[in-house]
Amino acid sequence: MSELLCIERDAELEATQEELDAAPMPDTSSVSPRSIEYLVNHGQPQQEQCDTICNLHAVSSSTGLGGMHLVSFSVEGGHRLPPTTISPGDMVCVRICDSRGAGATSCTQGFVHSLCEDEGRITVALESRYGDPTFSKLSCKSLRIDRIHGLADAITYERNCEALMVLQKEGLKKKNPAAAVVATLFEAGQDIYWPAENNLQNDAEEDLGEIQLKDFFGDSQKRAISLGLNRQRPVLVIQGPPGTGKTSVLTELICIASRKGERMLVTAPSNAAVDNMVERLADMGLNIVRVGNPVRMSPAVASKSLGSIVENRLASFRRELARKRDDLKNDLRHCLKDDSLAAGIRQLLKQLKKTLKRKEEETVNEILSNAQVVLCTNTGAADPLVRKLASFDLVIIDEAGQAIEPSCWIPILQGKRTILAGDNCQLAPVILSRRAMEGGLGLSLLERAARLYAGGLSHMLSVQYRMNDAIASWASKEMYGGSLQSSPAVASHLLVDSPFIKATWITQCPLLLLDTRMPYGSLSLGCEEHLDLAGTGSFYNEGEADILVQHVRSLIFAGVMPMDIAVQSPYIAQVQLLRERLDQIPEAAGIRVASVDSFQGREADAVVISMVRSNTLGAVGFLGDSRRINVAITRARKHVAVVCDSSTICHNTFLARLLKHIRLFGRVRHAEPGGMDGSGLDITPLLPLIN
Ligand SMILES: Nc1ncnc2c1ncn2[C@@H]1O[C@H](COP(=O)(O)OP(=O)(O)OP(=O)(O)O)[C@@H](O)[C@H]1O
Repeated sequence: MSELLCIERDAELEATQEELDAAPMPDTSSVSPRSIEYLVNHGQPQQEQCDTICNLHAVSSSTGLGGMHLVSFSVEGGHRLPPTTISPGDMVCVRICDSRGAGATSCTQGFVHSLCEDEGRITVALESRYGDPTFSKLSCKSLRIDRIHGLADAITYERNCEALMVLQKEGLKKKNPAAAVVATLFEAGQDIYWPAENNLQNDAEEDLGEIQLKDFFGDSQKRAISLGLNRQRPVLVIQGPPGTGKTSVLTELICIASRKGERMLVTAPSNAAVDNMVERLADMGLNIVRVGNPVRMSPAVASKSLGSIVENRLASFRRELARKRDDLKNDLRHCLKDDSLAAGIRQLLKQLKKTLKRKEEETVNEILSNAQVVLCTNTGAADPLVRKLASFDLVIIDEAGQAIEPSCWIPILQGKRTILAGDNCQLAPVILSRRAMEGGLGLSLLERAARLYAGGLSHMLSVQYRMNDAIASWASKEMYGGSLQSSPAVASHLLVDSPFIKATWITQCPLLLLDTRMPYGSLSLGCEEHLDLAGTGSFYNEGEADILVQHVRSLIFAGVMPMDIAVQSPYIAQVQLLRERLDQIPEAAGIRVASVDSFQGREADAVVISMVRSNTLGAVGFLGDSRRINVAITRARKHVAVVCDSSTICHNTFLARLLKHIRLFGRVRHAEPGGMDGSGLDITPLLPLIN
């Protein structure tokens, strides 16, 4: 597997280099219209990711916390930043190149510190020490910034390889806390000498004694919690389609396990998924600590971050130390330069620094050792601060279907038991190399473990508590072989059920297709796809954006709260356009606008999706990825509206079946972009009720 990691890393580095060499960015002032073939050929997944920003120049440099070398870049000509998936915390390469983005000559690695779209500015913390002449090397040059994908990031790659080495050398040794987990996951149960603890067939639930599981949970969820609490069971896999309560089950399990005195390490492949879990645990009264780079965390979880807890604990100590330091510096000013007293004061100043450092280390150690739950990403678990802690009683990996196996071994090797939770039919790990994929790197540990012992390690949740059944039945049929059932509590819930929401045909409609293709075959005016001119390879569609905004206005007008609405598109250029349009509507403040990938794990009452693609060749790009569309549709609780050109979308059979399902179980409207007064689209807020 180390070899596969190496192949994948090389493929990623090569892909980045190829993009640099072969895809010069167009000069926006001289863009000629693209042929449809060009649009189709450039609609490939990697180019649709918006991982690059061109035409930048360095504008300032400063020193940030901990001596970070921060360099700010602006888009030439004072333009706004183009749509991008690059976000704070991402590893990036800053390259010097020509004005078309090609011919990179040198490269400096760093991570994004901040992005200010309005000011057209991106600030990068460069991996250079204070005083390096990096800024002067970059100034007056045309620059581009490329995001470095997971494995190509050297630290991630090394951490994954290191975990595999430890697994190979120490995996089955008795001193390894995770030996039973390793034995189980490699089916080595018969060869090792503690069969009692490693009873692979142990399907027993934990006797919970006094503890009562909340009535809120269904029987299958309760069983998952009890199985997860069984200390004799080295591995449990909790699988479940969207909305079946995997994250809710894990949250309850963590609460009970910590009441029973267990220490846990909880991880996920992405920062967004870890933060989702932190948010759910935040109000449970547990002692939890989020470890990781603060710029990669959502502001909502900042108070639980290690850095912020340490700051709070040390605030008065720091103040006291600062006062002492100021006094000493004051005394120093009154001494002669070579005075022996001055030397003594300098010595004391040095000692103060050391004292602070020692105190910081002690505090970090104390906080982490006393934490009931430590949360971080899979690779974040390789942080020496986490690794030097005593082994955990339980390791839990959420969204495990999205992680490559090596990254899961980083946390797993630090605990006595492991729970993997996720869904193989939602987003998968991103693997660029075909060889690595064929070699098995694309197979997540979740998927592999679920197949072991004839499925004996796995517990399946199959009742969903999120979606109206018209939405869930599509996912059930298409992705889960018809096995997903809807809880009666949600099966027929609609937007209109809320007492504050008016009864319109939209609020009574769980599934809606807003089709930009007219019944007689022509496309609504302005609803063609366009390749993003910023050269990111992403697509946008202004007509669809207009229609989507009109629909959102109708929802708000009917009384749906903006925070209960989520707007999604698989294309980041469209996400950017939609953000701009919705920003202009004060009543829409609070609506979540996100790419499909970044919304996995979340939910909203009403979801509106813009599919974007509209071309005569029927090219659908990465819309054809059934897992991505599964995630997009299943975020909705009561209402999904899909805005698309049915003629293009139907070229893909999977998408064609989705539209057919909407036709059968929802409603179809032919839609045209119009003014904000809702002209073309027949959805004014005062529409009659449906019978
Ligand atoms: N037993 C239950 N009764 C009622 N509501 C529930 C129950 N279990 C979960 N829910 C609710 O169902 C919704 C989905 O739960 P959750 O997010 O935990 O599912 P999930 O399996 O993690 O979903 P996804 O895989 O799509 O992220 C949440 O609103 C949650 O509060």
